[in-house]
Amino acid sequence: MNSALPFKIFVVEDNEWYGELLLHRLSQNPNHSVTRFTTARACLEQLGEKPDFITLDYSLPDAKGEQVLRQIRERLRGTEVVVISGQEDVSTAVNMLQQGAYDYLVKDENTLDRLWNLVGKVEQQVSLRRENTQLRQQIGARHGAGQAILGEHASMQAVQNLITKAARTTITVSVSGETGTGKELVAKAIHFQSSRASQPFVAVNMAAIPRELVESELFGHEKGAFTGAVARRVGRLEEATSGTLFLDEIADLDLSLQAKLLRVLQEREVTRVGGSQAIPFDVRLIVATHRDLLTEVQAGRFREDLYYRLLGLPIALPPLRQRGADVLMLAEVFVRDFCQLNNLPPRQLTDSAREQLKAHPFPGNVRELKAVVELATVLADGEFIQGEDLPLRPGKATIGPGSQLSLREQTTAIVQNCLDEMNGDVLAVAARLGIGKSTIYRMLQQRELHIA
Ligand SMILES: Nc1ncnc2c1ncn2[C@@H]1O[C@H](COP(=O)(O)OP(=O)(O)OP(=O)(O)O)[C@@H](O)[C@H]1O
Repeated sequence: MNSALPFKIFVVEDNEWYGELLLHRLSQNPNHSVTRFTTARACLEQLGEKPDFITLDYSLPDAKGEQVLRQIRERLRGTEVVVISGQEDVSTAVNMLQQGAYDYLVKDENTLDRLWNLVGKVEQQVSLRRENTQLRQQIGARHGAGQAILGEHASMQAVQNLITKAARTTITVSVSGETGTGKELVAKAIHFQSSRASQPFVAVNMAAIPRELVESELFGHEKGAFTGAVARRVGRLEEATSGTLFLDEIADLDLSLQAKLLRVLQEREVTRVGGSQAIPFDVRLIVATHRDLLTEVQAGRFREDLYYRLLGLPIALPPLRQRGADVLMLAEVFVRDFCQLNNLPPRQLTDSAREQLKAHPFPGNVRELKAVVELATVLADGEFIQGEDLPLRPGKATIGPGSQLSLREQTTAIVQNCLDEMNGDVLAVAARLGIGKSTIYRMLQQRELHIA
């Protein structure tokens, strides 16, 4: 193994002679660190050391193989266990494999060679896993996975405080706030400050997936489970195992799927669509919504039991217009970062630009502010960004105070115009108008909008 860490092996064998033989053979690789135990209890007491591989004698003086394997499986996910038995008994072998043993070997003259091969294979897997983890950490650091949440206002300081507390445990977190207030950023901050930082962060937006595909997206499916299921697909829950699953726009999950999600979360096991095997998973869950979930519960659109299951530690993000001087601080940071990223000379906000930013209500919150000041930075002639460089009024002139259309119709018309102009590019439209992509997907789903 090319990683600097040794490959830890536990040999659990009560027979003195055979135990020494295994110890001797497995220690021939200098990268192996082998420890021998003669009882189940002694081995179980040391599981905190997280061995990579265990050879387990089926008949120990103080326990049977099944009992020991069960306890190992409950406590360690990544450790492979090979059971070694004195007798050839097919039903025991099948049982052990079903319980998650890596292999079952009968003691004969070939056992040591076969074990040596198995250890080699597992060692390779562990090495790949470690490399993968290192790469993830590097990518995370490079792409701002732990991107700072800026905010000096007391309400944002309180949010930072809750993020730090949430990151210390695996408590479920429910983030609420208007579109563009930074809900996903909060979820990422919790993940990257937690002990799961090197594991996957998987985000799923409930509003962005067609209703009929949500179940298979979350839980996966087996080949042939439905028309179009041409291959097995691992669901997002399984994908996030050991890491964090971020379910955005959770209020958009329909009622039948809410029931399924609740069951899966309670049982901590998931069964793929069309499958029969329950697969255990271990995820930290973070959910987000721009709606008031309690109102959704009262209106009968969200299950009360799921609401309480998901509430966990609630974090409410205030709208940008309630964050006082943070608007200007954020604007300055966004301008500075944008200039640096694009190799532009530094640009300054003039007093007129600052006054306009302070007065604007920012319905699209931080996302809108970012889009507005970045565009203004591009449009500005020279070093200063003037008030008139800020594109603060979206939409067309026909839509406005004199219009006969309702507010909702005007909003739809603005978004539709923009979608047409940008050839149906939802992300570009969301950035241009400073509204959430989820809002646009929802409007498309409800057929208020269409893509030409
Ligand atoms: N406090 C903050 N500091 C720095 N950047 C922020 C902050 N809050 C939000 N942003 C930036 O604003 C943009 C929108 O944030 P994010 O996607 O997390 O919002 P959201 O609430 O999840 O949106 P939606 O409701 O559409 O799902 C992102 O580019 C994010 O990096």
